[in-house]
Amino acid sequence: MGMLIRGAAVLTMEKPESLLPNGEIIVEGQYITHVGPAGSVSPERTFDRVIDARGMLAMPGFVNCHTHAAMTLFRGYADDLPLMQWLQEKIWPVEERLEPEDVYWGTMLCCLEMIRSGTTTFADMYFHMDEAARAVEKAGLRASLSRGMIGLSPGAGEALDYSRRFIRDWHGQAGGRITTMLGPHAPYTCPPDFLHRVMEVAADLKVGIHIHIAETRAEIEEIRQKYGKTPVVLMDEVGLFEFPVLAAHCVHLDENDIRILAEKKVGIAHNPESNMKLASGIAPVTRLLAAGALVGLGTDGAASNNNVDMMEEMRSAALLQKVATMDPTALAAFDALSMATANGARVLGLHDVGLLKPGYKADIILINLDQPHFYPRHDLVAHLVYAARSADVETVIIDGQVVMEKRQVLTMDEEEVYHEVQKRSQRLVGTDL
Ligand SMILES: CSC[C@H]1O[C@@H](n2cnc3c(O)ncnc32)[C@H](O)[C@@H]1O
Ligand SMILES: [Zn+2]
Repeated sequence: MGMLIRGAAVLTMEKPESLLPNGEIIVEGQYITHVGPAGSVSPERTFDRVIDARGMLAMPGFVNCHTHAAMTLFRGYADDLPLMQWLQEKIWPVEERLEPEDVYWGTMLCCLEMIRSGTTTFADMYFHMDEAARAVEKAGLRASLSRGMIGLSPGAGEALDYSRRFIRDWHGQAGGRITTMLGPHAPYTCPPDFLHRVMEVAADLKVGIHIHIAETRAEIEEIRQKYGKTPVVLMDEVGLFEFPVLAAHCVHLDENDIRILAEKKVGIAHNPESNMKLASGIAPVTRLLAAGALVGLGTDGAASNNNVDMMEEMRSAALLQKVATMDPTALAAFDALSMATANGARVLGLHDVGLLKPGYKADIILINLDQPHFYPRHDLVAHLVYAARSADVETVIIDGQVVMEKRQVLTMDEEEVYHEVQKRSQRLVGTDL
């Protein structure tokens, strides 16, 4: 019989003008089966559940295209450093101490924070991914998971074996909510011979590849000195872009790099807040979009952001492009919102996610509009990007299941998550606040 959501303003995200002031949405199983104006559903029809969403806005949940979920464990541990110093002196030493259960609880905390801020799908690259997958299954999110691999490390072969087994075990699990990718970390940690081994597995298992590319000037310089080309050209020549690729960052690009990324349909995860905090630079998003590249939005890990709030990220993305180009029309509100929803889903290769439309997965968030910062109601899209806060998200539905209702997360015990994370992060980084 399904679920009816009625009375909400409905932003389908198909076009800027596709806003129903008073809409009706039917969810059956995992899917949306109807979206229409008030009165479009027969009054005779009965439902298992009716959600009265008057005063709310219904829209697709956010898609976070790049994070390291369990890095919530290291939030606030190492701040105000450049990327390489941050990684080499602070993060990699403490990651050596990670136990599988740490990743479970760190990922649970990230899932909790994501649900409470309206994210319904995310792409993750980290270690101990069986535990990350268990957390995603329990929390109820949709995720594309990859075991991160440092090709230069002595454990690279083992990491690739783990990835192969992980993909076989988890791809399509949790009712299809979990998909998988291969996760070679970056061109500066994964040389071409290792990437060739990764591509063999990608071809065999028919999965995509999640990698950091062109994040800092230091990376551009290191790759130029070693190979005499840019990271994007190197990855293209290695053959990586013959596979579906999710490329995080893409900050330092020349015109040729932009052309390659657009032509090869590389999915780009733009992470403006992490790029600002690590002072990595400003990605040329407006030029990428003008060239026809596919760009979504990510937060990166909570140790370099320091949260996983996609509403904040969307606002930062829009403001940053305006100031970088000195053009207030750059990355207009609807384009920023598309990056955070429909285009993010395309970046992850999820073709039935990111729109409120029959046949799409029922990943829906309800935002409480009865608040001072949503008045006057000139333009709801602008309000969502420039005025909304994550605490305005009232209800979250993922894959047809209500996972948060009236700001109560239903899939986990919040206190237990806080307790476990506090205990484990103290052991890992040795601080007790
Ligand atoms: C091999 S698992 C992922 C690996 O990436 C590290 N990491 C986190 N944030 C970034 C970033 O912005 N650039 C490069 N690498 C990053 C994380 O700590 C893990 O070691
Ligand atoms: Zn990252």
